[in-house]
Amino acid sequence: MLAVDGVSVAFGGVRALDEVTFEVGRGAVCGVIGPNGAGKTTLFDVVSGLRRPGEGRVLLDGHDVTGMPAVRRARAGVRRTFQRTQVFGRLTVAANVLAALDWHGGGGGLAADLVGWPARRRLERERRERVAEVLELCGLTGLRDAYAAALPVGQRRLVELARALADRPRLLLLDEPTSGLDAGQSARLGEVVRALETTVLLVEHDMGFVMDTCDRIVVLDLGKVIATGTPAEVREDPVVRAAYLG
Ligand SMILES: Nc1ncnc2c1ncn2[C@@H]1O[C@H](COP(=O)(O)OP(=O)(O)OP(=O)(O)O)[C@@H](O)[C@H]1O
Repeated sequence: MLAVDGVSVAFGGVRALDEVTFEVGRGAVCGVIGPNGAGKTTLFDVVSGLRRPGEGRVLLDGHDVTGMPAVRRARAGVRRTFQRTQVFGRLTVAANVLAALDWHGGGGGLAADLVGWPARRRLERERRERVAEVLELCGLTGLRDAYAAALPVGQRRLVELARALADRPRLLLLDEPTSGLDAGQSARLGEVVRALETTVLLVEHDMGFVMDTCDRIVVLDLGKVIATGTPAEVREDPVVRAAYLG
């Protein structure tokens, strides 16, 4: 589904990414780990389209998207969440998710509203159904009418995930999804991520979460992939142990 092929990014003399190659299969959850400065954020920037690599290619379902800017890539179904939660505090949980969907439709003003009324009503119903579905998936149904600002960080993160999932992304990029969460909240988030049918690439420092949640792991060190494999394979890899896990 996602293929990163020979990607290199240099900042002056620093090779933030050095011929990075790996693939993520459809529906798989792939973790990216590595010490500080390993290149994880740069890799996310390249996959989401914020940064163009000096060399190499990014492919989505076999299509080369290397030169495609972030906005178009988002339209093509690539969603990214950031380390700091980004939700609308003054909207309810349900309205937050609905707002993520509204991005697609609407426009055209009153005339279009009148002419397109039946179609709009159907669309509206579909949207509400999708919101309910996503809230259920993320365990937020009971909180649908709560204001996002009033929620603890763990639940805000679930709201952010719900927003990212609302319009069925093809590829979801999660940047440090457990940051600020306690063990119980992380476990809950891990369950939700594992239950998704979406392809997921996530960067995370919490090793327990990565091992429990991911199907495969890519280990970066100084911009290079030093190992890829299942959590068990990566944990046993002597190079990884020496470089990172200790
Ligand atoms: N805009 C930039 N200008 C110059 N150097 C940069 C820039 N962004 C990243 N780097 C360098 O590239 C390397 C990789 O950085 P990156 O932020 O991708 O690592 P990381 O694995 O995300 O680290 P962390 O876990 O600390 O967030 C580092 O040596 C960093 O100093």
